[in-house]
Amino acid sequence: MLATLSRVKTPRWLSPDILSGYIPRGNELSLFSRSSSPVSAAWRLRVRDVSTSSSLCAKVRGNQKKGELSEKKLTRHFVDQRRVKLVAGSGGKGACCFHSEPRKEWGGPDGGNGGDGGSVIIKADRFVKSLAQIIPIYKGEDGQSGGSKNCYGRNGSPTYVCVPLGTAVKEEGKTIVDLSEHGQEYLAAFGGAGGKGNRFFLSNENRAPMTATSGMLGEERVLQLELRTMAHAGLVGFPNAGKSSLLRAISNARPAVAAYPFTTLNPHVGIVNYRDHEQVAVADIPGIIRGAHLNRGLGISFLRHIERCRFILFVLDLSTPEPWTQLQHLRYELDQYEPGLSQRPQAIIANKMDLPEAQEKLETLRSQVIERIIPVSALTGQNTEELILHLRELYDGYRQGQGSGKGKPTRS
Ligand SMILES: Nc1nc2c(ncn2[C@@H]2O[C@H](COP(=O)(O)OP(=O)(O)OP(=O)(O)O)[C@@H](O)[C@H]2O)c(=O)[nH]1
Ligand SMILES: [Mg+2]
Repeated sequence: MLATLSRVKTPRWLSPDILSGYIPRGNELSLFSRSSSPVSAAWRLRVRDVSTSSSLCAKVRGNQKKGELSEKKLTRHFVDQRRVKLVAGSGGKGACCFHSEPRKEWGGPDGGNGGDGGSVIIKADRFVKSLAQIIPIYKGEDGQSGGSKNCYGRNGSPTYVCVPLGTAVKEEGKTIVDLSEHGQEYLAAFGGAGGKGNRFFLSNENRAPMTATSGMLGEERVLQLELRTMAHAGLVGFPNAGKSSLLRAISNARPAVAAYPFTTLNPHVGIVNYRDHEQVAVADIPGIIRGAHLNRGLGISFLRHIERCRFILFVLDLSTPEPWTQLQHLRYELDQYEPGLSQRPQAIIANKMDLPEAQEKLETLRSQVIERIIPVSALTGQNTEELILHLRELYDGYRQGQGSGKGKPTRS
């Protein structure tokens, strides 16, 4: 039967020697005798191969049953920092040869130049969401060598490293470029120039040059890529304050909510849609605790995700005994990360107003803090409209200040 199969024109993976690797000894007949033609048998084999009960397949089946990715799994997929080595392609060699044909033996030098090496370009792509797919080394394509008859070698094609919007490219700690717009490119490593063929060296003094140069090496660089979430507003608060619940209540985002601290491990961005089609992006980041700048809790390195935010929404938990001290600690930690960060335009949100003792605490909070406080309940949705309207006021104020009307968050 395998001999019959080999007569049929089939792809390489169906060739008998490959098939024999798949079929346990003694099973050949039973497997093939059920099929009407060898090709359909082979197809059945292929289907069996990808769908039966290996442990790998079981894993795949298990994953299909699961719904959304858990927060823990998402963390594995979300990478916001990467070190990457970029090596551009080298130039191709120039050729050294002479034209020769019947009755024209000494036709002169005709070695073509080598092609240029392909450069490595870092490109912002709005469809890329994290730096997880970035590999440690990118190598550009080498240029082709020149050929006889004055043929030039082909240039190496550029290699693109696609990164999410909001990626800062750094070299030795210094920011070189901030890729914040879709399609924005940074030519990170130049490809080497192609070598010259001996035709290039033809002159009146030297009618038969034997010189041809080799191509130059491509540029080599080690860069750090750092992703900072792009959002207009950032939710900042202690763990369990209800930041993720609030983002769920006001936007289309669906971050995980749970009654234990540090549920959120990665930033989530939600979009608040207004009737006039204006959109405000709000980022939910992991909770901050007192001493976070000393690396307590999850530390404050993830505050880089609110560095770009135009305004900060402090979320206070009114179920705690002294919510106003939370505000002081949050501001202190923000300033430890970047002096003046806590002074950005802001709103103070008193969350969990549905709890019985919250009203009393709100009065005390108002006496302690001079800024406007917006009482809300993320759980019941109570007064979230005021927050959404205030968010719009902040946004409009920012746009007027910008004057450009672009409304795109950029690094200050
Ligand atoms: N009663 C009440 N509970 C709330 C409210 N908002 C959030 N919660 C609860 O508080 C707990 C924590 O909510 P999260 O939204 O996960 O809090 P978080 O600030 O995102 O927490 P981390 O991600 O750990 O920093 C959950 O059990 C929520 O159901 C609220 O307005 N009222
Ligand atoms: Mg959360």
